[in-house]
Amino acid sequence: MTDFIKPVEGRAAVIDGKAAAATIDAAAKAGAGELAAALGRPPCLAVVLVGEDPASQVYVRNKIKRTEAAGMRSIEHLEPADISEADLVALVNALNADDGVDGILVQMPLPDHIDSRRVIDAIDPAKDVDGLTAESAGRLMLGAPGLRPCTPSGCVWLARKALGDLSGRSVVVIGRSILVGKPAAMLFLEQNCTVTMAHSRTRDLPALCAGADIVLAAVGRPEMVRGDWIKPGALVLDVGINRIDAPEKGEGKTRLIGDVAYDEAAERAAFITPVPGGVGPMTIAMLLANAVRAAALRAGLDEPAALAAL
Ligand SMILES: Nc1nc(=O)c2c([nH]1)NC[C@@H]1CN(c3ccc(C(=O)N[C@@H](CCC(=O)O)C(=O)O)cc3)C=[N+]21
Repeated sequence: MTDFIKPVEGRAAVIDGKAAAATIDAAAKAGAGELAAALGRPPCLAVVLVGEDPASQVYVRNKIKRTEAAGMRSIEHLEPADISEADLVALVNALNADDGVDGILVQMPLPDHIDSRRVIDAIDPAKDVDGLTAESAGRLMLGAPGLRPCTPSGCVWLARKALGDLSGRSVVVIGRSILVGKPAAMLFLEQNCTVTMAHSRTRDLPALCAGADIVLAAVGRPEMVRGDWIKPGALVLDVGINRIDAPEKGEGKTRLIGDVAYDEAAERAAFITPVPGGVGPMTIAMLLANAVRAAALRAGLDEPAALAAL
């Protein structure tokens, strides 16, 4: 079950997020098959992308590929960067009203002239596969059932596989975004962890991390978390996806690095997620799982067994 955790001699074991995600994709596929039989159609995930940011286009393309590979229907709406807020909300409302759509994801960030909160909160909470609406966030806060944000769910899932029961573990979450930091803190709290939320105003972050069994970095600053911050034996979850120039690969080439100085941290941690190939692939896996869950819930059916067993 945990064959995606690869031991490395004298260093942290590497958590292979791509391999872990394949397990979840397979469960989503099994669930999607069950639902397709019950509903007479496969679950359907709609993605809305505004503008032509190349990195966003890559994520959306990956999502489409994995959605279809899991036996689901994928719908894309590619909208121009100058679309009005009203038109975008109208599109979301049309997807809400479409009974053939089970999940809606509006890719962030949106252009500056659009109030993203207004667009997100237009999404029917029953179709909120990103878990970003006020309704979903409130449900998470309350510990009530609901769709949970994908990246933090992926992190907690990996942490449970690496460490088992998380009760009493100390977690430092670095970053307080709506997409990752805040929901990650709530999800670890739900696992009975002792959670500290750190951010740009936190004093002496290295000392804070030194006591943490789990460090989750989600700030978007390349290699900000250094190896000597990490408690020996800790679990390091690197959510950062930073694209930097890589002239060594050739002119104009780039590569991805995380928010953690990987080689340093791997010297002390017991487990670490790499970038790429760590938390990123898990995000899409959890999105697929949420799309299947949303389809089941909307149809008044139980969560498919394959997903419940995850
Ligand atoms: N409403 C919304 N929900 C999101 O979940 C959301 C979003 N907006 N906006 C953008 C960020 C970013 N994000 C990623 C998902 C997967 C990878 C991923 O699979 N990365 C691969 C590498 C991909 C590559 O090579 O470019 C990896 O880390 O191995 C990365 C980034 C989801 N986001």
